[in-house]
Amino acid sequence: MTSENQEKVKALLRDLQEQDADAGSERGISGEEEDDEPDCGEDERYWSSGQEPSLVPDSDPLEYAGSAPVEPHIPEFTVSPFAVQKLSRYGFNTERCQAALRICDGDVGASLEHLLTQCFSETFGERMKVSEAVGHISLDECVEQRQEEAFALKSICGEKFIERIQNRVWTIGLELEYLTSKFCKFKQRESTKNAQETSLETCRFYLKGNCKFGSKCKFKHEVPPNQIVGRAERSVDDSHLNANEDASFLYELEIRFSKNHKYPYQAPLVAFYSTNENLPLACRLHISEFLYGKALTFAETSEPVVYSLITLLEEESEIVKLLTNTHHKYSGPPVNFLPVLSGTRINNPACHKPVIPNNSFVSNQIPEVEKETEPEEEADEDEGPAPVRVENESYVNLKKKISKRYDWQAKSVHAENGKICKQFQIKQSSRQFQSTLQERQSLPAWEERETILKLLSKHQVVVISGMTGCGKTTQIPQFILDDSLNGPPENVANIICTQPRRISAISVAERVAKERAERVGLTVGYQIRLESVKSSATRLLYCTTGVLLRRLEGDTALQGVTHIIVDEVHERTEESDFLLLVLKDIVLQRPTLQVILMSATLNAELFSEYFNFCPVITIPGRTFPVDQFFLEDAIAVTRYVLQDGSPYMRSMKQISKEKLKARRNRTAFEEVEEDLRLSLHLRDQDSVKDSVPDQQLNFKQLLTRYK
Ligand SMILES: Nc1ncnc2c1ncn2[C@@H]1O[C@H](COP(=O)(O)OP(=O)(O)OP(=O)(O)O)[C@@H](O)[C@H]1O
Repeated sequence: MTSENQEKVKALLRDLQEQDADAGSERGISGEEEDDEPDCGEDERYWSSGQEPSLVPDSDPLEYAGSAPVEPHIPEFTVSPFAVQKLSRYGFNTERCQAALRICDGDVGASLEHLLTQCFSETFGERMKVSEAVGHISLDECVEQRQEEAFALKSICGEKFIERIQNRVWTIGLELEYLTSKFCKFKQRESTKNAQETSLETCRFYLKGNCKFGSKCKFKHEVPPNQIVGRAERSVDDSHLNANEDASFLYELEIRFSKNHKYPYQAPLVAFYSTNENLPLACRLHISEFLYGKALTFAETSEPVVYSLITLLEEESEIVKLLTNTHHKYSGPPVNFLPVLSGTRINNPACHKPVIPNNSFVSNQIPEVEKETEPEEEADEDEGPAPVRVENESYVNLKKKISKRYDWQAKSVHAENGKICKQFQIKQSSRQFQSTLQERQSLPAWEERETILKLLSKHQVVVISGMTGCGKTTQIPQFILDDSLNGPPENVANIICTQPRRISAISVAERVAKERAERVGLTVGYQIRLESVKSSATRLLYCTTGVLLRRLEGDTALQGVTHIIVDEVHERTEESDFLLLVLKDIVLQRPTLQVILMSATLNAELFSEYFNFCPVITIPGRTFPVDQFFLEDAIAVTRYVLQDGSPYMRSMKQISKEKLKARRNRTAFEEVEEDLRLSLHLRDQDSVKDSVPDQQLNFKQLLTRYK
């Protein structure tokens, strides 16, 4: 945001505050204002937490928080309604938002991170812990990679991607039409209902939020209780504040990195933010949780987290499933939540900045500032009933939850497989598919299709060798996939085919997708570092060897994968050799995993030997009839004769040597024939000088003179 715009925003906020100060006493509720999070500045310091919201954009955040008090008296801490509303748009219950804001001293960003960490740790528990290996990665390396990714995202998403705080907060605007249409019907119904129910005495402009008459208005300035219900727990209609929201995004994906965060090796905090008031709060949190779970997996498998999350959010089928559950612990009021007494604001300067754990995993989720209040609460014990602390779920429960989650995932994969099989049956009869099929059938690999499938049904590891261009890379994975798609949905293959180079992974995926008459990213996708074009429907993934190795670090058994195809093994790169070493172990652990090694004819036996003399299939290359043409013949056809003294003439010495050599092997008849042939090309040559006697002329010259 430019400084000019900042000034405008500040002026607008001041105006709104003044209006609310006038109207506040009449309404009996605190004026609720809303503004977008500032684009720049150190975190959300624009969100003042004082009783009277005041703008302190230029002051030190610590200063405004009270470390160097401007006023000698620190007023009683009350949370800003803006901040509460902002947080509630992520799906959190207002009471929880208020409590978090008190704990974090009114800092919206820190409160959000606190709430998210608390919420996610209940579902993901141990998975949120940073592994030792990641802990040793240098921060500079992470920051560098993050900057590279930010740059890439900027070029992919354009203005939708905003780096709100450098290396700390990224937001990506989303156009999720399916969500808007799903929840706008509800909105229309509700607004019609509300219109009917609105008493005539209630000021319509007040309900819209822009009554110019304020306290002098002759209509009632009260929100009817029936209008509050079902409006995402908001105490006042603030649609007037959303006047410009049509222009901005209704949905945002927010990515937050804590200080010293090890992204891309560690999953960032992920939040789904929406200004669509009809989208239930619980759904927002379910979406955030789902995305965070995926982020954990992507970070483990070194997939580009942010890009993959954007792709996931655009997948209607994935997200719609989450909308059925309209209950979430954190979108509801806290049960036995620790009462945060007014005046428990911590005035210790050292504690003013909320301590957000670096590891994103906190066992009991009480930040240090909150822990320090414990003695105070203990002291109060005698005076009232002791608050019951909500314990986190046991590890056993957590495990049960995770296994349920896997069951759910397995079910969704099964459902997806059914869809893919059906689509494949339909697609097979399409003209485009049929025309490419003919082309594919002309490749030598096609002739070995049955043999390959038969061998794969009997052996876990197979080596396939063939000349370049015979169709190994493009056809063999398709043979396996097509064969499985013709069977039951539970047997649909999930193939990973490694490529030694990024460019080949992309181009082969694009080619195969084209052959299957679909766009890349559906059944066929690719993944390279920082770029992934795939979806939940992807069953054939071309990736670089490095990407697979990275995945193996977190997923040693390659769960869900049925076939690993290692292409161009004969190149013997360090990565592919290492992959073979790892695969040799995995095939023992996972007898259902099939490994196919593809190589040029070179060294095929060597790989077979390495995998206990597994079978080798050799695909013959294509042969074409060859005609030989020599340069001399081509020159003769053109009838071009070199001029005497041309720099392109072969030296006489060389000619005579060659001639002598050739003549030694020729018969007299051949010599005459040769001379006659050459003489035909001398037609256009200059005539032989008359002054030269016949004795000095050779046969050709004599022919020229007397022809
Ligand atoms: N991107 C592409 N565009 C057009 N045709 C392609 C493309 N990729 C492959 N082909 C066609 O498909 C045929 C098979 O290619 P494929 O890459 O499967 O062969 P290969 O045996 O794996 O060769 P190599 O070992 O060199 O990778 C090629 O002969 C070529 O005609």
